[in-house]
Amino acid sequence: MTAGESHGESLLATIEGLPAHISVTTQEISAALARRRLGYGRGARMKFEADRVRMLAGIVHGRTLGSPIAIEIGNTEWPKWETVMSPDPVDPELLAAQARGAALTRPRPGHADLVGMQKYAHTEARPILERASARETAARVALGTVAANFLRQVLGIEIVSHVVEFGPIRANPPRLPGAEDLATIDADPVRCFDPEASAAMVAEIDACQKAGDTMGGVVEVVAWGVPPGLGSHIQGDRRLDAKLAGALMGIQAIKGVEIGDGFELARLRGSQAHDEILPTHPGVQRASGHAGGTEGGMSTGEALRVRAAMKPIATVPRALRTLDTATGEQAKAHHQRSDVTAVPAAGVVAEAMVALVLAEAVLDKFGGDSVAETRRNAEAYLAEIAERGLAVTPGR
Ligand SMILES: Cc1cc2nc3c(=O)[nH]c(=O)nc-3n(C[C@H](O)[C@H](O)[C@H](O)COP(=O)(O)O)c2cc1C
Ligand SMILES: C=C(O[C@@H]1CC(C(=O)O)=C[C@@H](OP(=O)(O)O)[C@H]1O)C(=O)O
Repeated sequence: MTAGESHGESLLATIEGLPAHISVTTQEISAALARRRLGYGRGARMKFEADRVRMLAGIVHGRTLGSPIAIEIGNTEWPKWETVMSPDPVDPELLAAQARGAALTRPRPGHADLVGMQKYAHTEARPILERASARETAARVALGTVAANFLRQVLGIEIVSHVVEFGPIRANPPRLPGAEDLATIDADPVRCFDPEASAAMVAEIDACQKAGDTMGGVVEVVAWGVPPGLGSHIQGDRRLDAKLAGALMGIQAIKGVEIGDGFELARLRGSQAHDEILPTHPGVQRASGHAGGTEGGMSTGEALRVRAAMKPIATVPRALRTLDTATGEQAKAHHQRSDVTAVPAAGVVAEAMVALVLAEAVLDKFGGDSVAETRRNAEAYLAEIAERGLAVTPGR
């Protein structure tokens, strides 16, 4: 659960149900939030605004207590917005005197502005865009950091994201990236694991910015070390792939999700599409990774691979046609500033969402009120699979 507005004093993030003894520090969460601000094509706001992390509950001396966790992400820009976003009523003259108080009555196509004004009975878009804004994803990344630490500490699970498409450009990475590649990916201006494609992507963003336009793209998240059997085939809403799709689609501007080769699988014959199962004496391995590490709504123990497609940023500088809700006349959508693209940031957010889904699935399967208890349960389960000669060695 998150709360908070884009230009509010703070974002708040809470999570309940994580066990005791997950180690996590303010510094780690701040570092994760800094990764989310990276990426070529982000707007000016990323440079002058800073996230101020405070762990408010559920964590003492760098370890979770097993109680609800609450994290605050203070916004250093708050003093500039204190009047416009004041929770208590303010003098209308003071409000009017602030340029930022100007009514936003020209809703942006592609953003939540118009439908939010209709649904929540507002005469301008400010009360909608404040919450629709993807600044909220900082709160998810904070919670995702705790979940990722839990997964690492319990099962050695590592989660990596990279940009695989940017507008018309496709990356051709040499292999699936692992945790050891994350520093290289983060150092790339567009978080791409293919230097040649990265250069083309940067040039494309430059061209797009020059043209007063915006861009989307596709990110891929890979999770290593996921045991077989998370999720279930027995009910639609217990399927791991369904949970992943829902969580990724819940990120602002994500319009498509693929598990493994996703839509491409629909174009292939079964003999080409499915991952053959090979004996490893003892154990099993899939000969390929088209399925993306799930079969029957359960993790297979192979690398988990999901993709999320982000639509172009809605605040297009070369503003699109809209209606001025104050006059009923045709107008140009409001635009002050925006990102040209935020696909690299969306990858970091997608990592967090995958971590949260996997943490829930791990606890669903193994339970445990402490990291050690969850680990013990997971190890006993994996040992039993190994005894039956069915341990998985990931193929790629
Ligand atoms: C990390 C990130 C940054 C974003 N930055 C902007 C932005 O600067 N301007 C904008 O109009 N939309 C931006 N968006 C997209 C909007 O939040 C999104 O288009 C809006 O919420 C409506 O999307 P929806 O139709 O998926 O709900 C961003 C999204 C993400 C994930
Ligand atoms: C602040 C963040 O992203 C913002 C997300 C966003 C949107 O409409 O989603 C619009 C932009 O804000 P503004 O309209 O005030 O320039 C982005 O900067 C962030 O990610 O921390």
